[in-house]
Amino acid sequence: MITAFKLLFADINGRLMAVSAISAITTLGIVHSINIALQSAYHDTHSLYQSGLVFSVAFIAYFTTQLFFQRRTLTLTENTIMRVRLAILDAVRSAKLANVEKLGPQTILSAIAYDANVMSQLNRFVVVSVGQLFTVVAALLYLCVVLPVGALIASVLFVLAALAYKYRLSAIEQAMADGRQAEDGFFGAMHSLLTGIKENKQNQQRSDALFDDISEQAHKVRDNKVWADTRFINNQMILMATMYLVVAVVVFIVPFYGVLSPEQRMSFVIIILFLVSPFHSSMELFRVLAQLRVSKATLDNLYEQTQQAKEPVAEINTALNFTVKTLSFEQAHFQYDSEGAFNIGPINFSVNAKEIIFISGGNGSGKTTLLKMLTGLYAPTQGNIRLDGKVLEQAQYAHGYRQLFATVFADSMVFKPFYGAKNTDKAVLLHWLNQAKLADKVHWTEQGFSTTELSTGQLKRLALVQALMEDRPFLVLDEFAANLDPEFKHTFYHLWLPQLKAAGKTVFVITHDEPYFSVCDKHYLMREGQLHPYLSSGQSLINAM
Ligand SMILES: Nc1ncnc2c1ncn2[C@@H]1O[C@H](COP(=O)(O)OP(=O)(O)OP(=O)(O)O)[C@@H](O)[C@H]1O
Repeated sequence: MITAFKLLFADINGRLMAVSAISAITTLGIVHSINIALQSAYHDTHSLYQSGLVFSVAFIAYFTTQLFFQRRTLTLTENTIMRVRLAILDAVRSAKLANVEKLGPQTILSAIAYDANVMSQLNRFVVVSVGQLFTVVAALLYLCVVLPVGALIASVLFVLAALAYKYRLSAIEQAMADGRQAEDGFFGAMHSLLTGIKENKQNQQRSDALFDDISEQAHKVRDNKVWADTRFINNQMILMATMYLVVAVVVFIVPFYGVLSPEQRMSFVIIILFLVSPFHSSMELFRVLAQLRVSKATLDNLYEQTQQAKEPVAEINTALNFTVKTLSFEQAHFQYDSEGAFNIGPINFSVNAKEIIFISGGNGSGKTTLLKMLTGLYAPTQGNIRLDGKVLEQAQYAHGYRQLFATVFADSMVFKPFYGAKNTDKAVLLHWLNQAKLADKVHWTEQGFSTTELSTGQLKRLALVQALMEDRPFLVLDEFAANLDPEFKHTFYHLWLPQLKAAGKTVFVITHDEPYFSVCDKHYLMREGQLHPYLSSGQSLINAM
């Protein structure tokens, strides 16, 4: 799977590399003209003019190509971070819900926040380092012409430096991978701190212990990175020191032996000093590539997992008929994806349009799991769902069947902007806000709801308004009434549900509100993953659990 890699290099094209090579060659013009000018005889105006001209042309060419190159790599960096982020999030939203739930938010957050950033920075480094590599090669060729023995010495230095970098590379990469793994731990613990901020503030011991965990992961990240980078810095220092020592030998010792002329020594020193920075940058490539491999592996792994879990979507328009008459489950099962995990089924039931269906049952009996299967968020692992007698196909879930449902789950999200519903009818919205007794708190605006900063019960009511605005034939409410005050609870069961039924909706409600059980048309009881008819005569919920 090379998708992240492809994304990374999508913009590094031949033109950019060509500009990089031209830029490298122009630096030679600068070095050459300086070299000639410095060695010109006193008052040799012709030579000075000529080298001055070469210098001017090379100077303009160098800065023009550098300007293009730097700007392009800047765009490249931002393009990479944007593309990697969008590709991962798009893959996540297209993956099956159960797989996304299994991945957990911290894995996705750390990839988006850390790896996408590393990739984009490295991307820039790679381009710059490759440019510097061109410069090194060009300068060595120049040195070859001016002083072959100097070119040989510099080449040997370069090869030795490269070998030093390769030495212990696998140990360094392992440390980087450990650091990256600690990064996941850090994001996981950070997620717990932020989502449980109330609970942490309320219990100092828990807060301290959790912070210790965060701190331990942060230390692991730092220690591994420092260890790995120190190895690279050591190599850099040895390389730099060797280059300066070679210069010192040529400047201070070689003259005693008279093997090189002053001009040759000057050429050698100028070129070696000129090479220090490109040498340094091109050696960075090893560090960059080691980091790149670690982040690429993480991103590819995440991308592959989400791609493998991609929901099948039919090419043809599977938008199903909104006037469904019957919905039935036939020997349907669902099992979470791990050994010994909870499973429900076989589930068999049939409901007609415009019915109100209640589902009751104890905690953990599988009610929410059933609703997720009912709404197509989880496809049955065995058995079928039939609409008007026709078996649903896998590819019909995502863009077809699921779109028949509007839902309010226990942890439902209310979106402040009207995403995907730009033409929201203001009058209809006001009607439902009034019915939900929210009209004085929440207003219609061009952008969406004026606020979502509400109490738990108010937010539940707003979630119902949001679901009703979607105007789907099936409405699914998971313990909707649990947070409602007695007055609104009464309104919900005795006014809203009959109104919704009259408006043609089929409504599924998970409820434990015994006083209102008579309101429904069908009532089921969930127990240990099995769905039974609820026997109203004397069957209390407590007995059923
Ligand atoms: N994402 C998940 N992965 C694995 N197992 C899960 C997952 N979500 C729920 N379960 C398991 O499925 C079982 C049923 O959970 P479910 O949420 O469907 O119960 P419920 O009847 O809605 O309970 P409650 O009344 O407490 O909301 C539980 O034992 C739970 O551990």
